[in-house]
Amino acid sequence: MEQSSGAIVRSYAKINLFLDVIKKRSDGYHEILSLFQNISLYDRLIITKIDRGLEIKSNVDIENNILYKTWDIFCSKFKEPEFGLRITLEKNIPMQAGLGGGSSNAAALLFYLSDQMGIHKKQILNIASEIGSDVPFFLFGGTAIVKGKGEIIEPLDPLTGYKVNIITSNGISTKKAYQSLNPTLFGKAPCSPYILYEAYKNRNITEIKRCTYNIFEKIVTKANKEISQNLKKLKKTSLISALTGSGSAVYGISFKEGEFKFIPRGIEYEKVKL
Ligand SMILES: C[C@](O)(CO)[C@H](O)COP(=O)(O)OP(=O)(O)OC[C@H]1O[C@@H](n2ccc(N)nc2=O)[C@H](O)[C@@H]1O
Ligand SMILES: Nc1ncnc2c1ncn2[C@@H]1O[C@H](COP(=O)(O)OP(=O)(O)OP(=O)(O)O)[C@@H](O)[C@H]1O
Repeated sequence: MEQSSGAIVRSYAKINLFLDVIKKRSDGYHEILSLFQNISLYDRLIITKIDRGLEIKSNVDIENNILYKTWDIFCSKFKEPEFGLRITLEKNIPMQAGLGGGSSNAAALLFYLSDQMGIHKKQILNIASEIGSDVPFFLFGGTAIVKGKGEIIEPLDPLTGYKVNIITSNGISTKKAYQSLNPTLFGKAPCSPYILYEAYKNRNITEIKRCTYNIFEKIVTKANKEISQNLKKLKKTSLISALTGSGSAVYGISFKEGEFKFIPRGIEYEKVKL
C-alpha cells in the first residue's frame, strides 16, 4: 500500500480447531501443536498519522494495550517512523477468550507499519513472536498448522464453507491455564492436526469429530460450570464444538447455521480513503 494518511484495518479473530501441548520449554513457555483458523469476527483499527508517538482510543477500557508494546518493540528493532499514529480501536473480539484478539490487533499494527516503512514480512515475523505467541499466525492468516511457542507457521490452503457460533463467558488467564495443565497429558491427542485438516477439506464429519481436540478443554470445563454448559448448548446445534485456545470461548461449527464463517485471512485493509 502506498504511503498514506491512514487506513482502516480489520483484525480478525481465530479459533483453534486442534490444540495439543507437546512439552514445557526451558524458557517457561510450552511447545504447542495446533490447527488455527481465522473467522469473520473482527476488531477495527482506524489509523491516522500524527506528528509523533502513539495515541490509542478504544471503546473498551484496556490496561497496557498490546499496541503500545508493539509500537515500542517496532521502534527499538527498526527505527522510529518520521510519523506518529492515532489509532481508534473498535473492539468486538471478546478478551481473554482464546480468540486471539490482542495478538490480532498487534499483527494489524505490524502489518500497517511494515507497509508504510517498506519492511519485508520476514523481518516483521522476527519481532512478532516477541510481542505475543499468537501474533505470528495473524501475519499469515487463514488456516495454518502452528508449532513451537506459536512462531512456527505452516500455512495451508484455506478451509472454506463452514459457519461458526461462539459463546464466551468470564475471561481466563492464558498463563494460569498453562500452569494448570497436567504434563502427563502432553502429546496425548487421539489424532494429528494434519488428519483433522484433511477431514475438514473432505467434509468428513465422523473424522472431524474423532480428531477435534483441545488439551485445555477437560480442565477448563471441569473448573468452570458455565463454560461446560455453553459447550453442551453448542453440541445440540452444531456438528462439532470445542473450546478455543485456553478459553473461555467455545465454538460450534456447522455447514448452514452460524453468526461467523471461516475466512482466508487474518488482517485486511478496508477500502476506504481517510
Ligand atoms: C493458548 C493459545 O492462545 C493457543 O492459540 C496460545 O498458546 C496463547 O497465546 P498468547 O495468548 O499470545 O500467549 P502470550 O500472551 O504470548 O503468553 C501468555 C502466557 O501464556 C503462557 N504460554 C503462552 C504460549 C505458549 N506457547 N506457552 C505458554 O506457556 C506463558 O505463561 C505466557 O506468559
Ligand atoms: N488490544 C488488545 N485487545 C485485547 N486484549 C488486550 C489488548 N491489549 C492488551 N490486552 C490484554 O491481553 C489479555 C489477553 O487478551 P486477548 O484477547 O489477546 O486474549 P485471548 O483471546 O485469550 O488471546 P489468545 O487466544 O491469543 O490467548 C487481555 O486480558 C487484555 O488485558
